[in-house]
Amino acid sequence: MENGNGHESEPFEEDVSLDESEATQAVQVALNIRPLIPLERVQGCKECITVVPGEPQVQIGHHSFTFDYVFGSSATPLPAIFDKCVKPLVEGLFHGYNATVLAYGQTGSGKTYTMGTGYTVGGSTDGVIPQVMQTIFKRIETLKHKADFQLRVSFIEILKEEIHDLLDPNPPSTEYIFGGGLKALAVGKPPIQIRETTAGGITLMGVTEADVKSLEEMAAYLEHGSLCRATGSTNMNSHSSRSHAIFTITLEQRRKWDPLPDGGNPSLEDCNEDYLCAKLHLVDLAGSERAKRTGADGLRFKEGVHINRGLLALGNVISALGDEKKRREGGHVPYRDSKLTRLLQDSLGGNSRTVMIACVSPADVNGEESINTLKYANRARNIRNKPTVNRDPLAAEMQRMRQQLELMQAELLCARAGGPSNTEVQMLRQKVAWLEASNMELGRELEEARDRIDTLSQCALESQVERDKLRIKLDQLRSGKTFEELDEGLDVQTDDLLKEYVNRIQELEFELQQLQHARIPSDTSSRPPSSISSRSMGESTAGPGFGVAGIDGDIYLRPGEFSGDIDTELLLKEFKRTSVQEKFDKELREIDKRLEQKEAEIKLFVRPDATVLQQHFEKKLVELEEEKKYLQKLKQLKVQIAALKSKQEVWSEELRQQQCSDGSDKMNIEKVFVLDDFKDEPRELQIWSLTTGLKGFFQKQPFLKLCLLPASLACCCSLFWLRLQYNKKSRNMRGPSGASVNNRGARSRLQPNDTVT
Ligand SMILES: Nc1ncnc2c1ncn2[C@@H]1O[C@H](COP(=O)(O)OP(=O)(O)OP(=O)(O)O)[C@@H](O)[C@H]1O
Repeated sequence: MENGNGHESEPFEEDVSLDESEATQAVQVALNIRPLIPLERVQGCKECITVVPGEPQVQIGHHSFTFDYVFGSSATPLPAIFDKCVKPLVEGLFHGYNATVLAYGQTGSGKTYTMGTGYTVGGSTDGVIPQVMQTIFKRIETLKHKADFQLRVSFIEILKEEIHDLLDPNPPSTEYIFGGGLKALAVGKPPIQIRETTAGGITLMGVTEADVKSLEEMAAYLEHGSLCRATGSTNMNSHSSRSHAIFTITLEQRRKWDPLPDGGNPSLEDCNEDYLCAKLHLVDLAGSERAKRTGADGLRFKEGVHINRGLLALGNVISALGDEKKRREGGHVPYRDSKLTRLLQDSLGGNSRTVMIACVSPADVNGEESINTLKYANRARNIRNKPTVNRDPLAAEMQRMRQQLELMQAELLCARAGGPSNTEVQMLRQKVAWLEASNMELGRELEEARDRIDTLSQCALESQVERDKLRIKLDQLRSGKTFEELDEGLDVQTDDLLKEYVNRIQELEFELQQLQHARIPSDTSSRPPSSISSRSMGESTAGPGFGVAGIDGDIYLRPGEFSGDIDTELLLKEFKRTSVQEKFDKELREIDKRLEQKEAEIKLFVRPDATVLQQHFEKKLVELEEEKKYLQKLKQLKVQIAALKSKQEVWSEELRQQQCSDGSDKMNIEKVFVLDDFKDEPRELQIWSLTTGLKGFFQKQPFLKLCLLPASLACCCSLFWLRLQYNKKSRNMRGPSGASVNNRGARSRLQPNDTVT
């Protein structure tokens, strides 16, 4: 089905455009401006209503009115009135919403024409009602596989405050009365009465509701009622309606349920809306008229008075409903002032969706009447209705009972199974879900804690190994080993050994804890509370006999404390276990003690270690400086020694030649005393320097020592020999007085025949 947005929705499905959550919905007002009719043209009437282009707004004189829609004249063509204004209401009908289309206006303004109330079979179908009928049947045709539809129509008129059933197959006979008009002669059937249902709805008691199966049937009823409607000729309309006519279409629909594949029934949720009933009121009001213009007199005049009275009552209701202040204050709405307003109670301010079509003549002669109509219609825009879905009360009750039945069946099943009720099951399920979530969270936290413990244990183990390595180093240093030896000694095997050692300690501690835990129950069962522990006092009460004091200060039973019902065997076992534990404890205490000592020693060692190293390296530095000096000295000496060696060889050769040639002492002596090249130093110092330098050098350079030692020895020997020769020469050169001469003097005084041996 097509909604206002051009979208078709299925019946029983929620229609967004007709959302029940919308608390209120204003009465929609459409203005229909018919064209000038031939009579008006003949009279030379001019159009006095101007439509504002593109706006649902009209101007007449200096008055301006805005509506929801404007049709006719230069505005939207009239045929669009159905699609724009009425079709959404027909759609709502299939969703259970009541609707009302109300045509209001001056006599001869085109109400009947617009509504199509004067429909005749085969005639024009441009009116609203014929289009409604066509639309309904088209829609039913497309939906008949989903629901069963039932249509009923009723057609009444309110003539001079009397309700006439236009579809009554046995209408009351009428007789012409003097003065004009027809008088109804009631035969049998009681008059139609307006009743209000418990739900606040308005119904007509005794009205004919004709079931219709087809469009033709409905059209026939419409035609029949139209023909029965009271009409008359006035100066303004040759075929003027003298009554308010209401054509009502009632649509009932019951959803068809396809059998489920498993043969089961549809769920309760699906059955929520299996029945809907809605009514569409199509109202063609009698036109307001002025007797002066209509020329009505007699019966027509009386009709006109009633018509105007009814319309006045309607105007009052509209005014009351349109006044927001009165509405909020819950002010009185004079529905009961006329049958028309009473019948339209649902349509105006009720649960219906209502569209008012205000019909006006554009002729300037009708300007004043048109302004009144526009004012009237404009007030109706302020009316707010509360559309609601109409469900059959019986069906709703059945629905409620069906739900209750299902609930009770479920509870019965639970009761038979001995289980809790549905509510309890729900609560338990929620609790289980919460507990499961909580359990998962705790499990995750436990895993994280375990990981942390593993990491910390590993760190503790490595720390202990490191500490023990240091202790071992300390022991070895104390035993006289060097740092290099320590580094070589602590290999991987030592690490493993240390790890085993630490692990063993941990195992012992664990066993100790287990023994302590295992001991507590027997202790508490066999001892009075006052004698359980003296741990806090930190004292041991070991004594003779069976009485044993634990290393942690726990006191155990003594023989004198045995109670008569305590098994001796148990006590012996206890004693044995305690002894073992004591042994472990002692072992542990010794280990701890040793560890503490080692730690203290490490602290003592580690602190001065930097000072020792500093001293060590300073000493090394001094030694290296000395070595540097020795090496520089040695370099000089090497040069000198090389020079001496070469000279020595020359001199030796010369001396040998002199010895051979008898006497060349003078020359030899001169050559010998060339040794005075290092004459500036005292002889002892020269020798000391030489020997010390060589000694130091060769100490540092053992390889060179091997190479240069023979040369050095040879050099020293040469020097020594030269020295002896020099002394000998000196003694020979000394006079009888024994006075010594210096080297230079001696050289000058040497005789050529002197020899040096
Ligand atoms: N849209 C229109 N186009 C052409 N002619 C129209 C149109 N509307 C109305 N008319 C003509 O105007 C005349 C009066 O119309 P109609 O009978 O529908 O008026 P009315 O409001 O019902 O009058 P009343 O209240 O007296 O019954 C008719 O002859 C009708 O054919």
